[in-house]
Amino acid sequence: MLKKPLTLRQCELVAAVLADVLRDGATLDRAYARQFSELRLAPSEQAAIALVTGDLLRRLNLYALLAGVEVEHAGIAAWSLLCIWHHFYNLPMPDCAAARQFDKSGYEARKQQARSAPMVWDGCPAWLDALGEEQLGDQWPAERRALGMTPLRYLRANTLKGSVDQLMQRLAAEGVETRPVAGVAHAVQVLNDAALFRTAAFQEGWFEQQDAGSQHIAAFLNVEPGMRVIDACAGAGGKTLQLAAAMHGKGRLLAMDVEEWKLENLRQRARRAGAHNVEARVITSSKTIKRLKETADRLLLDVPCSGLGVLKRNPDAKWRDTESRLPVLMALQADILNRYSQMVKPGGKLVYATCSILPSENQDQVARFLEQRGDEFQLEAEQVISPAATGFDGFYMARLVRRRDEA
Ligand SMILES: C[S@@+](CC[C@H](N)C(=O)[O-])C[C@H]1O[C@@H](n2cnc3c(N)ncnc32)[C@H](O)[C@@H]1O
Repeated sequence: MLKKPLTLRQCELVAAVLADVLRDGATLDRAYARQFSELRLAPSEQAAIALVTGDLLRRLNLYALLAGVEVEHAGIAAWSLLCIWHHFYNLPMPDCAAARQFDKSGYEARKQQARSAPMVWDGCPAWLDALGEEQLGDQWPAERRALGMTPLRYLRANTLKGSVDQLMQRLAAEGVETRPVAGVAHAVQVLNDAALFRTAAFQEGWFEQQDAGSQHIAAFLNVEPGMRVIDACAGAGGKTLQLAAAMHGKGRLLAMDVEEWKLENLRQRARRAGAHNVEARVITSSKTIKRLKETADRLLLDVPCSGLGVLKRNPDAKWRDTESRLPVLMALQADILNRYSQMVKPGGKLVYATCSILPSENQDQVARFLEQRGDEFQLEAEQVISPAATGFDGFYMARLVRRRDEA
């Protein structure tokens, strides 16, 4: 937590980001890029702004209640939220007009009210609380609490460039303090407010920023050097690059997506990472998939999902989304699993993965697929990464083996 209040300038930046997100509907990433791209903030300053903005968005309904404003109006009440945030953490108020007008009467009563409503205390909107309760039952309160916490910073060492130890030494020389993460082979946790993307280690492709829980997914695919591997929902390539490293750059790794701009980003990242066995190909129609029938030893389907496992990192989503998106996403997930699975060779394997913790997007999808295609595919293993149990973001992965044709 902060040791001193934000400066006026820092408060202005937080208010500008909140207005972009809550009033104008921008994603948090886009709002940061828009507000910070022209500034060269010190790492500690950037970290303080991100900490406050992130926490305000993670528990927006709590701070809105304490400030006596409606969540719907939070985008134009950023200064009240900032004042209440400082008061809540027993920090002196920032030196601003809103602080001078700040009325503490009723604060304690409102805090009691919030304390007795766990959904509000944990920063969860009503639609999400109902969904979590319905799908996760007794497990939901712990997950809800975990999803309201500040995420830690993790990197993945790119073993095409060097080992975890070598990366940690390089980063230490550039002022970045790190430590290894137990149980996640190539993950390191960043311990200080370093400007990671300005380091030579980053520019030279020695690491990518990636949650430690997320690093389990590509590892779950069990790729080997020389294989033919397809990452069919590759996006900007977070997992593609990890697969390339696990393949020691040997074999063929085809990264596909329906969005060409994401693949362009992936190509740049692959160049920086020295991942020379990656080919990026846009999916223009079902023919793109059919042409690859039975060509893959391994297939990763990191499908579009609600993202409810990564709300710590993307807290803006829960104030923009509603449960109405879920059926649309589930239909798309089922379609991708059904059609894209044809790319796996007999004897090959696929991993279906999401960054959601909802069974309807995870276990239920896989069970339904196996009900229909159980004569072709068999479940080999599945794993849930629980934010409550691990402190990481939340994920699901299932590994299916394509049965060999009977002679
Ligand atoms: C969860 S994201 C992938 C994240 C990525 N694997 C990573 O590690 O950074 C899902 C991706 O699926 C893509 N997508 C959406 N519909 C698709 C489809 N029908 N076929 C393939 N990809 C699709 C989206 O553009 C998005 O990039």
